Amino acid sequence: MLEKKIKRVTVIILDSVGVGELPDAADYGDTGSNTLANVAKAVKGLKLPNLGQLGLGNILDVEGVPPVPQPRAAYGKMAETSPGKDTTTGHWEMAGIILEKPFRTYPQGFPRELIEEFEKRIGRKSLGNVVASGTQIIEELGREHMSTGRPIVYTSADSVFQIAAHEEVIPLEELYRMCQIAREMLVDEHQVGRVIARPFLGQPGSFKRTSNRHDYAVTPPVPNLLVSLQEAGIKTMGVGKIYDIFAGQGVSEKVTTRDNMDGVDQTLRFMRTNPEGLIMANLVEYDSLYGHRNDARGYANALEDFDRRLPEILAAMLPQEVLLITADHGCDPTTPSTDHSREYVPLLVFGAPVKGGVNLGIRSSFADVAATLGDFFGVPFKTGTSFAPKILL
Ligand SMILES: O=P(O)(O)O[C@H]1O[C@H](CO)[C@@H](O)[C@H]1O
Ligand SMILES: [Mn+2]
Ligand SMILES: [Mn+2]
Repeated sequence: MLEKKIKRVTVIILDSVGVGELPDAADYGDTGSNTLANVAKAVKGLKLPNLGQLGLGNILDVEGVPPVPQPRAAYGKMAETSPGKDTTTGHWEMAGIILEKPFRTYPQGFPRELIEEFEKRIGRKSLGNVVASGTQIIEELGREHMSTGRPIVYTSADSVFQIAAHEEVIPLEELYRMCQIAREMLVDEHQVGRVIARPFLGQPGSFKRTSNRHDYAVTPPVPNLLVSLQEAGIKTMGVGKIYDIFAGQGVSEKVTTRDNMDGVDQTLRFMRTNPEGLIMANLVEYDSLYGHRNDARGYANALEDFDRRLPEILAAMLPQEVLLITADHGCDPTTPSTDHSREYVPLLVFGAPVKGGVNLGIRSSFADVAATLGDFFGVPFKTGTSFAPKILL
C-alpha cells in the first residue's frame, strides 16, 4: 500500500526558477526565456553540486551543472496548463486547480471608474495607476505620496493590484484596510489574482520596502490537494507565502519567512517536529529580489546558497519521506523584461521510497504534482497524471 510507505512529503518551490520557454511562450512575449540556463550563462557557470547530484543538469543544459550518470532523484520538467505565469496560477495548478480563464491583467492600468470607486471607499485620492516596477514607482511618486498622503496604486504584467505606501505616512493597519477594500472590489469581471500591500520606509532617493508586505489572494476553488489532504486528516504546513497564496484554505499551520535562508530554517523546523504530513515551502527571493530586478549575479548567488543548504535538508529526511523540488513560473533576469516568463519548471523527486535516475520526461501539467502527492498519501486526486507508479520502489 502506497500510503504505508510515505508519511511525509516536503515540497520546496524555488519561486521563478523556470527551465526554458513553453511552446506558447511567444503569446506571453517570452520567447528565449530560460531563467536557470540564462542565469548560469550570465555568471559563466553555476556551482550547484548538490542539485547537480540530484539530477538538475539532466533536465536541461546548465553551465557549470553537468548531467550526472546516476541522478539521485527522479527528474523531469513540467508545463503549465493554465493560462498565465503568475505565482497563484502556478501554485494552484500544483494543487490540482487548472484555470480556464486567466486572472485579469491591466496593461493600461485599472479603469477610471474602478479607481474612483476605490478612492471613494478608502476616503482619499490615489497616485499612479500604471504598470510599473515596484522599486521604480516609489522613487518616482514617493515624494508626492509623502506630501499628499495618497497611496500609490500600480500593477505589472501579473494579475496584481499593488498598493505602495510609506509606513510613516499611511500606518500599516490603514494600508491593510485599503487592500481589503480593493480585494472586495476586485471580483467577478475584475478578478485579479492578488491585491498586495507594499509598505516602504526611508527618504526620497533611498526608499526601502519593508517585510510587512501582505498578499490578499482569491479564495481557491475546491477540490484542491491541500483541502483534500486536510479533510483526510493529513496535516498541511505552509512555509513563506504558501498560506497567502491559498488564502489560508487547506493550510493547517503556517510560518512566514524573512528570507530564503529563513525559509530553509523554517522548513527544517517543520521537518524536525512533524513526522507526518505535507510541508510546502516557497522561497521567494529568486523572484522578488533578483528575477524582477534583472540581477543575474544575485540570482546565481541565491541558487548557490540554497544548494549549500540542501545536504541539511536531505539529512533531515525520514525513511518514509519524499522531497520534491520545483518552481511556479520563470522570471529570467537576463531578458529586458522585469516580469515573469512563461516557462517549464524543474521537477526533482527524491527520497528513500523513490527510484533515483528515473526520467519523468516532460509532464503536461503542474497538476501531476497533485495527482502524485494524492497517491503518496492515499488520497486519490483526479486532476493531473500521477507519476507515483513510475518512481515508487
Ligand atoms: O516590481 P514589484 O513591486 O516587486 O512587483 C512584482 O511583484 C509582484 C508580485 O510578486 C509582481 O506582480 C511584480 O509586479
Ligand atoms: Mn512566483
Ligand atoms: Mn513575481
